[in-house]
Amino acid sequence: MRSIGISTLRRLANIINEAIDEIEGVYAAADMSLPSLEAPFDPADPAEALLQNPIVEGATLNIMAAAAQLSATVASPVVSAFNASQAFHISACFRAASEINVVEMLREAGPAGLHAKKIAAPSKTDPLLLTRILRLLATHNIFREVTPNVFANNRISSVLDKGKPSKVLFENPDERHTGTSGFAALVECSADHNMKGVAMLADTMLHPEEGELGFNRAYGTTESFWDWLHRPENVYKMRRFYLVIWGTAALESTDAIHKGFNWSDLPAGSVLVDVGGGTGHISLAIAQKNPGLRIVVQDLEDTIKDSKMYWKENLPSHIESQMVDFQVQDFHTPQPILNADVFMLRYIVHNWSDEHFVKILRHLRDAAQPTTKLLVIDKILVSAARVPDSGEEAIPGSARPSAPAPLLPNWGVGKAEVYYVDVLMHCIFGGVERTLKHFMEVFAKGGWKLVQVHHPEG
Ligand SMILES: C[S@@+](CC[C@H](N)C(=O)[O-])C[C@H]1O[C@@H](n2cnc3c(N)ncnc32)[C@H](O)[C@@H]1O
Repeated sequence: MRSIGISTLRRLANIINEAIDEIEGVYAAADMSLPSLEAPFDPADPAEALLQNPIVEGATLNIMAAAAQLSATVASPVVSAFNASQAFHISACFRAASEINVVEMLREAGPAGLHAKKIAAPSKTDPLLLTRILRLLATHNIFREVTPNVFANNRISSVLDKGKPSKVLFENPDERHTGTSGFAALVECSADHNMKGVAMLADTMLHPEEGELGFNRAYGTTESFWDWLHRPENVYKMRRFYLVIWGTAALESTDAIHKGFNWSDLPAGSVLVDVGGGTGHISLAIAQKNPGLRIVVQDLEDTIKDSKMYWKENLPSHIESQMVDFQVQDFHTPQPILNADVFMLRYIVHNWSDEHFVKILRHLRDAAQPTTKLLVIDKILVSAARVPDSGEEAIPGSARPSAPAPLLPNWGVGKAEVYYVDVLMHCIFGGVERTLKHFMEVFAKGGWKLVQVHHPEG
């Protein structure tokens, strides 16, 4: 198709206008205003909660997808391609700002902001360079340049706030992330080892070395990411990384786990094995609503210690009634629980190549009873084409809505996270985010059959 006609632009604009009408309608009915981009994010503001309203969520997704597609349609392709190739600058600048606690200093300064000379002083960094970093970010709606060289937080920059006085952060640099939601840690990990590993993508594709990932090329090591992370000199990085896993997991609603599987159908005393369960926060949420279930949380040694502490703090009654066990268990080795009713794998398998995933599945299959169910909780990747992968539509529950034309059917950048993580998984772990068809193929090789899919709402 060489030309699209002006109507495509109008249709994209109409999608945006209709979405704005919907958002305005929901906010007007609640007698509230949409949070401003200029002001810091306030999680306690009821107007924030309204953003989770399904109508507002759907409209927001359409705006994100349509605005990006509209801009990609009309902008010079040279400008679009150049900007896409420069996106690493945003990551690098965002990490630099986070590492020198700019967000917390700007929280303390308030809406009037702070001059770059004052922001740079506690970290003894170059104020001119800092100005250039913050200006690049402000140009992408992250921070606000109030007057030349004076910066303030805005809605986006403020989500990196670690919630501590900046003085405390500078005095205890190793503890900067301790006790935080893990979001600043996520940004710093993303623009640190993740970005460096992904930067080697083309090099490792074009000049492959046996067993070498982008991460290995970047750090000049043959170790796995996990072994490298556990090196004594990487203690800070390791704690930061686990904070990302636990912190972001805690932020995710546990609602979907209650809706996606009929836990109440399991008779009292049924056994749920949370394989690679981490802190076990999901099996804990299941146990809270289904106290008759016996839970086994399995993970590596260090993590099982965290898991025991997490349950002690959050559901001690289950420990006292001996309805939960904690097991150090490597899922690459034979599974010792032979009477499981459900094996649950949540956010595990995308870390692993098909070869490893099949081995994990085989160990579970060998330990399973004929009635044992396998519950895999992970993202399902869809293609960016409007045609479903053949075979997918036959699985109950697998159908998913597509974005209205002329939007990309997968909502394009509105739902880009899974595609970022897919490439990241390859470069750091040799893992992959799978399409449903890919899942079906690997399950079959591992001795399991996919019978039902559940997509969470939204
Ligand atoms: C992304 S986390 C997911 C944790 C948890 N399932 C959740 O949903 O929050 C991956 C987990 O796999 C664990 N893990 C990694 N390699 C493992 C292995 N070989 N055996 C058991 N657990 C492992 C990690 O320690 C971590 O807890």
